[in-house]
Amino acid sequence: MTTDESRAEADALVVFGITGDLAKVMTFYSLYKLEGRGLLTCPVIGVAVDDWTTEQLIQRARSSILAKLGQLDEEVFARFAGRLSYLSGDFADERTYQRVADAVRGFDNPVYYLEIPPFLFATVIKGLSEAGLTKTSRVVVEKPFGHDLASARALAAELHHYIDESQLCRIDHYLGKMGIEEVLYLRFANSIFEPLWNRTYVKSVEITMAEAFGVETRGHFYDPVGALRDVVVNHLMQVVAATAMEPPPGSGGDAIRLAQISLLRAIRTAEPENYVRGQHEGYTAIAGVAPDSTTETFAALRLDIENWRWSGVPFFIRTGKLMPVSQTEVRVIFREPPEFDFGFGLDRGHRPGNVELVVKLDPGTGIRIVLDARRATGLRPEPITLDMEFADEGGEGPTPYEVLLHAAMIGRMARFSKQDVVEENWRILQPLVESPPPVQPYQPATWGPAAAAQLTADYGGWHGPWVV
Ligand SMILES: NC(=O)C1=CN([C@@H]2O[C@H](COP(=O)(O)OP(=O)(O)OC[C@H]3O[C@@H](n4cnc5c(N)ncnc54)[C@H](OP(=O)(O)O)[C@@H]3O)[C@@H](O)[C@H]2O)C=CC1
Ligand SMILES: O=C1O[C@H](COP(=O)(O)O)[C@@H](O)[C@H](O)[C@H]1O
Repeated sequence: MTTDESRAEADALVVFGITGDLAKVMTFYSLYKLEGRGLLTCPVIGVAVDDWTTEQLIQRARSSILAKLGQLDEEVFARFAGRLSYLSGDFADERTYQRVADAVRGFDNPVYYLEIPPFLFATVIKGLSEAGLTKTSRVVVEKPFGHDLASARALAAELHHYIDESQLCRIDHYLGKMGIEEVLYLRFANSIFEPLWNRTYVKSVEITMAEAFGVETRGHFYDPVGALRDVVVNHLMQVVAATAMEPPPGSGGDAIRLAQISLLRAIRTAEPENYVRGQHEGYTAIAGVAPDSTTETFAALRLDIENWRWSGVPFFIRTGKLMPVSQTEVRVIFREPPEFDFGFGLDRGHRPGNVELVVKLDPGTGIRIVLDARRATGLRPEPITLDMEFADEGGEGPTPYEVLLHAAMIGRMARFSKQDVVEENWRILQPLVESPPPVQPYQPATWGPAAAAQLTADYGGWHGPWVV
């Protein structure tokens, strides 16, 4: 079977780093769910340095799925376990790739999934390439895609030495979330929105990704990274693009990326004076965090888009650990109408509140419209909300990793970040990476440092988020 992009479906999935943390928390569970949905159709070959047997791998798969779900369907698991095999080898040893070559002999289209530290990407791809395994294969890599513009370019150049950009699937799990699709679909499928979705009607846009939990056991990973690199340059820039892009040109697999890249090119490089960094109290006591760390666990910033649709409409982004709630949303805030009375007996100078359109991205997806309304019993007009939780309207949706692993296997390349998008995102945020303002402390369960409120002060402060 081929997809709309005419790419061959995988007939084997080779997972490098299958004994690692990501496999434990995400991969086994996602592949098991795909098995249950009838969407996993090929063998899965795990590769890592540990001297495991296939039986040990199956036990790891079982315990990982149980840790996530609490129970499993034995019939589905037996089918999944029957696909698993394990191959031990050091990634730096060329004999490992000979063993991989033996394992995939007879398969026409293996897909290689690298859930390994990024400094090993080139080692593994070189090994695969020298064993003649990458001529047409897709290779899936995990974030991060560099830590700034220069390193993102260097990483790509290294990988492109062995494989073509068209073979690379870069996972940004936000591209597997329902929410991003909802934003695009709502915008372009409902003709009441698009005419208003521009600078004539929109005053500002806010994107909030709040997490009530902290860095927890990931101090070692998080401390060299920080909020900007962890979630803004990738996930939240995907949300900006979906909210602000023009209608994608046509229906081809590349259409969304083309719309995305032309939007990103219109975004001005961010200004450090419009960037607030916060670090929550207690962060430096976390295992793996440097005692004198200045890494941000909170970031708030403003982006400006210089095009006909958005000129003059700020896009505000904020994200943080240990926030009061866990909630991710896009909020489009429309301009105020003029003062009026019309004999309603309103206070002099009455202005209704702004109309707001909220798309809830996580947890769950939904839409809220905030309107100003005057009811018979009310003394004065007040905001009302029209809410729709999409979860009420359907069954359990697939998780991002299910969507993305399936997309990698069937060759649906639009689900993955391409290098031009990665570079544009770094280009936009590079001044913030190069000249970060000092980090400011904030208390857990608050909305970050006070300076974050200043950022939006001329636009009515931060609104929301909508918490269900
Ligand atoms: N963990 C997570 O929640 C997330 C991780 N990611 C990304 O996924 C990737 C993998 O992360 P994670 O699973 O946490 O990493 P881990 O360090 O837990 O796992 C790395 C895997 O690679 C194997 N490995 C490392 N070096 C070698 C070597 N020289 N030869 C053979 N095998 C080797 C490890 O084997 P062994 O265990 O024996 O050392 C292990 O199987 C990273 O790019 C990370 O940024 C992205 C999102 C979330
Ligand atoms: O990539 C990451 O994303 C998670 C948030 O993703 P979600 O789908 O759980 O909302 C974030 O907590 C983590 O720090 C980051 O590495």
